[in-house]
Amino acid sequence: MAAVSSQALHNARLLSCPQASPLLSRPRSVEAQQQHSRKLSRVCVRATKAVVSAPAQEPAPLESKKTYLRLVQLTDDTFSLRDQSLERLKFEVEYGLKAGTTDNSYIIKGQSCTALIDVPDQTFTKGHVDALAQAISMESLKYLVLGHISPKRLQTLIAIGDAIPENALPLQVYCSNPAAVQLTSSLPEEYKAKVLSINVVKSGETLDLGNGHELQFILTPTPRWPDGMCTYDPSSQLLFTQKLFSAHICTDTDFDVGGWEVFGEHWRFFYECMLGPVSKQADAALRKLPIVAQFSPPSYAGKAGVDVIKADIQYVLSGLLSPLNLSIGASAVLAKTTTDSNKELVVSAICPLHGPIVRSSVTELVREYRAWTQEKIKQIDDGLIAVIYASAYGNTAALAQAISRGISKAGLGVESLNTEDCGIEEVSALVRRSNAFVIGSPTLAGHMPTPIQNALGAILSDTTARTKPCGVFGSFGWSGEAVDEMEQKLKDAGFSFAFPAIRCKFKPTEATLQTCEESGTDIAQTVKRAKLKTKESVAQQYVLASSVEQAAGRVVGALCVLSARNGDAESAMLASWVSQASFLPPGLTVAVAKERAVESLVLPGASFVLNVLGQGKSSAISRQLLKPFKPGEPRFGALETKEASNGGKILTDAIAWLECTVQSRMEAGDHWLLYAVVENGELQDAKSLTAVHHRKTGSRY
Ligand SMILES: Cc1cc2nc3c(=O)[nH]c(=O)nc-3n(C[C@H](O)[C@H](O)[C@H](O)COP(=O)(O)O)c2cc1C
Repeated sequence: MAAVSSQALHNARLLSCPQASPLLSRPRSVEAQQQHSRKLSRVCVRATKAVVSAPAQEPAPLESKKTYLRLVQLTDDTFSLRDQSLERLKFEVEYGLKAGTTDNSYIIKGQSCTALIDVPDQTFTKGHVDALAQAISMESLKYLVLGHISPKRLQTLIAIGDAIPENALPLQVYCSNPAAVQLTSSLPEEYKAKVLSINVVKSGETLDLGNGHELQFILTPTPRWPDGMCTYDPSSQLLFTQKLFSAHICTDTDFDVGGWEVFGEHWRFFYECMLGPVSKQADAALRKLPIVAQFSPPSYAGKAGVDVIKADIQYVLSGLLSPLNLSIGASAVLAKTTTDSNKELVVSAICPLHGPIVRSSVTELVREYRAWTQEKIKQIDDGLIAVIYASAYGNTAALAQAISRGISKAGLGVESLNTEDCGIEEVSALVRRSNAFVIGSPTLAGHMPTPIQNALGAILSDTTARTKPCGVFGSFGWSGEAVDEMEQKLKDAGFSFAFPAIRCKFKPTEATLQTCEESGTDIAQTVKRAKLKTKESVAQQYVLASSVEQAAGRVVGALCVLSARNGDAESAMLASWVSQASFLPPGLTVAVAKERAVESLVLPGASFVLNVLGQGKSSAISRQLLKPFKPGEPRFGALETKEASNGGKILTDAIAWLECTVQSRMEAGDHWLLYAVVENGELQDAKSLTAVHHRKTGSRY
């Protein structure tokens, strides 16, 4: 492998606009980057004026954050600084399980130098830099490896640079080209000149820290993180994977103790939100990471509760009894073999940007990642929807992510394209092979940024695209012209919209994300309907239902209305697959189709109200709940309701209501099966019997 050439990008002439987005063009070289910078500086000057006259400010963070920090020793000379927040940092869709988050960075001590891998979000800046200065001598900090950088992390990077004594500078940064472009266009001029020396790396290049730490870089770009880069240290066999294998969860343990039982749902949720919609790029990244676990992981098969912990203890002991003692690293001989063969990455632990350091579940997690990715790629056969966007600060990207999740929930394939990172040929090719598309843009200086203008131009000039359903969305600050422009141009060209335009002021709220998810599901259903048989053939299905299907249809549950609220997002659905499941505590199960809007409001830990409908009193309520709703439209219309203490709605005409908390959910084919504990309830009508929904076949409601 070749050593990295120390190409000093900071020599490039750069604009000095710390707030400017580096993302809205696609420089591939220093020359292209300079050109881009000149263009962007013009945008920046105009925008600065606009900002000054802006009537609205970006809202303050919405939730208080209980944060703390842990320093964890991984090997003799590798540590993790884990910034933790008990509360989620943002409303973005991937924080939906509300289990807090961690931002991990890693310290490797080499021969008379120290390298830091990744920097945390600005929420953690102060505590992080103080802790770093206590953990290492800042003079020794020579290298900063960035597997990912975003505007929200720049503040921490600047503070780290400020904490290094002047005589020890500049800090050598190793990152991908998109990360270098972002750094050079976003950091203040004097900072770049004095503090940083940026080295752009390619896959396979290495950085030798001494003491056996010869870091290998592997580029793993995706549309959401075009700068994605993993780093492998053969001497410790630690693989630093930035967003890959991450989960937003904050626990007392730093490792994946408890394995799949504890973290499985969180890994899966993060994957579904962030990598499922970019399955092709996720697949390409996984192929570059032929991970093999160093130790055989403990088997959790058939184990629960205390047995899982026992399996972990056994596993940890096996590590302790190895010649490596406390270190989870491995012998240099094995590492050499790995490097030489270049076939396998023998990994003692996966060190992600968020969530636990994965030690006992390496094999399982990698296997599941591969399986989920293949499943997502297969979904494309049933229909593909393109999600095309640009986003300077991540707000429009967060909307795109939520729309993608809605599409994925409905069982269709999604391909996301970040226009900052691709040419119009890629946009055209993707739209051509898609059944529908959505396009999203922020408003910058009164317009769509150039990459989106180009992408839209390519779509408008493709006459075959006009038959495809579409949707537009975008974040703005005060005037929001971009969404109007996209909508108008598509309308004028005769395109039809699968959902109303989504306009979001600055950061999305819970309700906006809910609207996005529902819009994603709506456009997927439009595609599915177009592919489906005619009404006659649906009717025929009833007639042709097999005896088995008819038999299954004879199973009935209570007819209920489930209502849930999460912040400013609320939804409801008619539920007939409801059954009592436990006496003590009183518990019940509800099956929720994966594509239901309410699905994202009933994740484990969430609460809901179950309204039990009465015989002879259910038809008006059922009619209201079964009508088609626009994304985000209130579900109850004119029905009389009152608010329950958990935020759900109680129907005045229900014969009983129950306040429930979701304990767990199980994947059951095309539904999620919720197990919920009843916390409170009331019988409103003692005389009526429970309504049930009789069906002709078990293959539909
Ligand atoms: C340089 C700059 C120019 C902007 N110009 C406008 C504008 O003309 N009109 C507007 O409504 N918002 C404007 N905004 C606000 C952005 O649209 C808003 O921050 C939005 O959330 C960005 O979305 P993104 O995170 O997807 O990039 C501007 C912001 C910046 C930084």
